[in-house]
Amino acid sequence: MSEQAIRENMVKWGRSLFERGLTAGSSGNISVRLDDGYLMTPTNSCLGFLDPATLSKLDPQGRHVSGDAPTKELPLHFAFYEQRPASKAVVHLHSTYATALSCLSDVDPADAIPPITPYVVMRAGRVPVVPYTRPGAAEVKPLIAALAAEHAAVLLQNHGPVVAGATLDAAVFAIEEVEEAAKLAIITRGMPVRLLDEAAIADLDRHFKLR
Ligand SMILES: O=C(O)[C@@H](O)C(=O)COP(=O)(O)O
Ligand SMILES: [Zn+2]
Repeated sequence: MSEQAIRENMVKWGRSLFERGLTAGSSGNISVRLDDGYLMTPTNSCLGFLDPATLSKLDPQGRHVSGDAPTKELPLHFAFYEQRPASKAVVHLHSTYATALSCLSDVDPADAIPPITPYVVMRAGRVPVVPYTRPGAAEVKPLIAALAAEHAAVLLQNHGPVVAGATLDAAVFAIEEVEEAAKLAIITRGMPVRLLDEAAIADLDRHFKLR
């Protein structure tokens, strides 16, 4: 895919996520790893109204080279890229149900989304909760780095989901599934839910390796 096509794909997905209410205002950010650096959404931009020409471009060392100033969440994105060489895109949203789960004090911080359906296991795997840090703080980087080699998706405590994928399309599909699974988890809370058992999860892990 040419860089121009990648820019247009970022704009397309940003608009789609925003129009479906998966992140509001200027929340959320998207990045894609290129052969010669990275494209990032600009800080304080609305995902619904991105411009391919003003996306931030960074060099391979993370230095801003063109476009508007990048998202303040660079440490978040680079933590995934450094730990997951096969990941080519990272998406962070403030989607309602995944964010709601990230605020609950009784979720398992090692595995916040119960395996109710196979799709979340296939697309996102086990989703841990990263302890709270201020948005944009560098302190988030080592916290995610400790998890990212094993986890393509995390919930930032009291903040929202972040997901890495082999392509931007894959990262978007995975974060949409995290949101859907979080929604199921919340609406079935307190009900006698039948979870997938360990054998079923291991079978999915073998068949659908995440990058
Ligand atoms: O929650 C925040 O402030 C950030 O994590 C965010 O979602 C948007 O930040 P920018 O990408 O810097 O606009
Ligand atoms: Zn955020």
